[in-house]
Amino acid sequence: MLLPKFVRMVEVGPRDGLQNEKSMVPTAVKVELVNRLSDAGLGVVEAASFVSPKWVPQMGDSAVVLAGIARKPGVRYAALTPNLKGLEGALAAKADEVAVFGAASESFSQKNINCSIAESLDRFAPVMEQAKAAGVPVRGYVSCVLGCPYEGEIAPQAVAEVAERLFAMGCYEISLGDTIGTGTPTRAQVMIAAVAERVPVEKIAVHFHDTYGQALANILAALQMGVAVVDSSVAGLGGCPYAKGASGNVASEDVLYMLNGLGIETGVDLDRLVAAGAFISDAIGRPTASKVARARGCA
Ligand SMILES: CC(C)(COP(=O)([O-])OP(=O)([O-])OC[C@H]1O[C@@H](n2cnc3c(N)ncnc32)[C@H](O)[C@@H]1OP(=O)([O-])[O-])[C@@H](O)C(=O)NCCC(=O)NCCSC(=O)C[C@@](C)(O)CC(=O)[O-]
Repeated sequence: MLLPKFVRMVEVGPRDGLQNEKSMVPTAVKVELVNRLSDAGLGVVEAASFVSPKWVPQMGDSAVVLAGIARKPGVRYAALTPNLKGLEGALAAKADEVAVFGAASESFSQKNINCSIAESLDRFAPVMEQAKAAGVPVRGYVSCVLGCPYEGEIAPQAVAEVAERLFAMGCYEISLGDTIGTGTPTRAQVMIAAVAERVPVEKIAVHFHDTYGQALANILAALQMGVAVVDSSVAGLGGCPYAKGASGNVASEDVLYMLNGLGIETGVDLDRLVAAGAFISDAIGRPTASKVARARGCA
């Protein structure tokens, strides 16, 4: 089995993980979480989201979070930016990188960002231009790559089309999101193969939610295809506000445990990561969704 020697883990817990939390998480807790995650050795922490606070109130303090964190040299603190207004906020708050987020499903695009796929790409174009002028790298997300809460299964070619457009616009990496976690390994490989015909595989990241318990298997299947960037969320926090039933992202602790077992380097310390997960689970008063954390005694 040919697997990458190093995997870059992209921690999305403070953003994807917390955006769906019903009760407002205090800003100080978010700041502490981000600091703990960077102390654990994660090189990219998605810490903020400059979206409409009417749509996602939980992310309304993103600028304050970015102002409050202890920036660790070498760590990139990332933020979502759906449009120019979002980019302006992210640049003012000194995000190290930003992300535009599109979808492979028309219905999801409408529900999530209030426009069609084509309109979203038009909106992203000036974001790309201005981010480039500011010297800030842009990541591109594609949601619903294996299923949509409104349309069901999504054709791999539809995913490849959007991924190619985002890459051609200048996104340095394309993260393929199984938003509702319905994917299984063979389907994931077929989808990744379709994308890899248009976007170099080293520019592809995977972003699995664990709704159906398939995330680790899907990640292993992606690693076998040459993918070496994996998004995850500490304590398995998460869910998308515009995808009913979407459970948390795959837990970072569980991904790291698997990667360690496969002999793949990440630079991330499992003990510290588990401690960060215990911290946030305690702070928001819900049990961790990480099996590794539970096996190590976390509630
Ligand atoms: C995209 C919009 C803004 C369009 O929303 P809209 O209503 O079509 O936008 P608009 O341009 O007509 O503006 C409406 C109001 O929002 C304000 N506004 C407009 N833009 C911003 C901004 N950037 N920051 C702050 N405020 C903003 C704007 O100023 C105005 O304010 P008003 O005049 O009514 O007071 C909206 O639909 C939105 O915010 N959606 C957020 C959706 C979201 O955050 N979803 C979760 C993240 S995606 C995800 O989780 C999936 C992912 C990435 O993890 C991968 C996966 O798992 O699939």
